[in-house]
Amino acid sequence: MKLASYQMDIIPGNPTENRNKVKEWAERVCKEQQPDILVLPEMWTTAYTLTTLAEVIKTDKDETEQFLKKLASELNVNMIAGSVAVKDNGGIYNRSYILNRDGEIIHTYDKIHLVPMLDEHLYLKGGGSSVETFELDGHKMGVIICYDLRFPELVRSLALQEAEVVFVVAEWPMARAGHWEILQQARAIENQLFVVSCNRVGTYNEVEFAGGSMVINPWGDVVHRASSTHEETSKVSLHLDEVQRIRKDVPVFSSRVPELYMDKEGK
Ligand SMILES: NC(=O)CCC(=O)C(=O)O
Repeated sequence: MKLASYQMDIIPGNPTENRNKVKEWAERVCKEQQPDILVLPEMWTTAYTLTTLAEVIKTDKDETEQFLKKLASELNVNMIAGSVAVKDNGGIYNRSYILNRDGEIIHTYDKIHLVPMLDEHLYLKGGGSSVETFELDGHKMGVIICYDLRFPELVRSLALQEAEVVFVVAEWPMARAGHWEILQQARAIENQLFVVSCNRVGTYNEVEFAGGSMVINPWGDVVHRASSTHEETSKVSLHLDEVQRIRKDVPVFSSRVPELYMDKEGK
């Protein structure tokens, strides 16, 4: 399975320009490489323009959805379309869209864990829907958004639903870059799956972002790490049969005793 992930800088508060940028990138990379899946970072239409978000995205949900559907179907490519701020049900959600090659939105995920350090809860609503996998080209996968990476139960839930790959779309800051790599390795090792992350680069509001988009295999090896400073396209092939091989060699899942350490409902 061939991936191309776009570690981009984001133009603050300008969905139209960011869509143009993504279109140009996607067309170029699909022509050069014919990937199976394109990956984008968190909040790629607006960046973290939280205080003006409500105004900036007033009419943006339909435009972004139509844009993504057209792009995926025209390029015949699956998309982990990062996340975008969308107005829905009277609130603003940080929503990830997954599209198949026919341009159909087959899955959405609203970021569950809002970031206290960014006062996200003042501007966004946390997702309340159940955590589920989706399937692309016959393989089960999951997506989480940035701060979600700190919550091992979330990725474990996706792994128990047989996810072979978990995508992390992010705007992770340089200030905590050390956590970024270790947390991804931990999630990959403990769940014996691929972790593929797409972070942004650049600076907004005096926050420098860490880049360093990664692919980590189910053994926990970093098989690809992008630069921490530049826009970059990560082009990587995943050999998904490694998941079952490693789960057989170190059979963590059959060693679990969840009734002894999960909560009283066994979750
Ligand atoms: N956009 C984010 O969720 C940032 C998360 C973060 O800064 C952290 O977990 O640390």
